[in-house]
Amino acid sequence: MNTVKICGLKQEAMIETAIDAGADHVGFVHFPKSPRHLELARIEELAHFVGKKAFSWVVLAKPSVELLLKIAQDLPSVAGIQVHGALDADMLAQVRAVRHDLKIMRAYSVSLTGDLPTQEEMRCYDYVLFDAKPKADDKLPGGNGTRFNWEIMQGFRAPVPWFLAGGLDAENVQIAISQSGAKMVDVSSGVEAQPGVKDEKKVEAFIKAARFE
Ligand SMILES: O=C(O)c1ccccc1N[C@@H]1O[C@H](COP(=O)(O)O)[C@@H](O)[C@H]1O
Repeated sequence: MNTVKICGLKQEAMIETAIDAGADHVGFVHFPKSPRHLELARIEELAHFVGKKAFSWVVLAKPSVELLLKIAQDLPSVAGIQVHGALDADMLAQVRAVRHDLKIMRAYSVSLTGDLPTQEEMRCYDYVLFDAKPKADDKLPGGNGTRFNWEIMQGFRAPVPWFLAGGLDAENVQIAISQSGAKMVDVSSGVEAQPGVKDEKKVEAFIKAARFE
């Protein structure tokens, strides 16, 4: 069964819908420019609500080390941090020293095979994720509903689990899986009625389509 992550959730009811439909991972965005932005205290509340029923991620873009450490210290219910943008080894070591069980997922923006990281680089993280490169006028580093050429992932091997993301929806996710070879998929915009507002039927349809093998 493919693994599914539903990102940009904001309310308990929609989290319940996603988990009941089979979502294994859920994500909460902390990035003020995003229509999915939540304050850290609310993210802890939602991650606590999720509990062991799914894996809870906080999604960040170019975070400071202070923000990473705050999450590691103050958000015990969160299981992982998804970072769009570079992270240096020292930052990672500081976070892991505070909470060794907190998983780190590095999100890469890709469009060509040459954008894919090396095996050695990926080994620094617990998970990696591949999303499309934002366009020049996009305000967000991810969550733009933009897809990339999934065929660049053909034959791709990673030393850690990897998610395919970027512009997925219920209609295209099976094609994306077969073209990329992904076993783990992540969606945000493609299950929304409008930016920041998830649609229950789209969430359920995506999970059903993504899990089908
Ligand atoms: O969703 C956001 O607002 C966001 C903000 C900052 C960084 C990442 C963000 N979203 C992540 O981008 C990918 C792809 O999303 P989409 O399906 O193309 O909308 C996903 O991991 C989102 O969590």
